[in-house]
Amino acid sequence: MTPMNNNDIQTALGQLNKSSNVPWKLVDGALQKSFKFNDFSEAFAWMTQVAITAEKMDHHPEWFNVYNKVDVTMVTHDANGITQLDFDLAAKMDSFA
Ligand SMILES: C[C@H](O)[C@H](O)[C@H]1CNC2=NC(N)=NC(=O)C2=N1
Repeated sequence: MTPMNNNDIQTALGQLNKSSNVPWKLVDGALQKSFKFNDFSEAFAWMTQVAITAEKMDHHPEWFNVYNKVDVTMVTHDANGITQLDFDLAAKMDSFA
């Protein structure tokens, strides 16, 4: 899988962020977003949905959960950069939240 160039990343980021109130950001060459839920149960239910999708895609998030908050980092280590897979999974995460 080939990494996207910066131009394509900016375009895809704009597209992705059209449909969400909290924007994904480009931080240190990765997509990052912090998701907030009402409580741990809702956060973990969302993580479960994402985990099933991630497994199907064979593309997995780096994430850090404390109570109702999940900090997500998406990058494709295999490609040494951001790929379409990162944007695909990011869009799924938004749709489940
Ligand atoms: C061996 C396995 O297919 C690879 O390690 C896959 C799995 N999931 C992955 N997920 C993400 N986010 N980046 C990767 O580079 C990646 N590589």
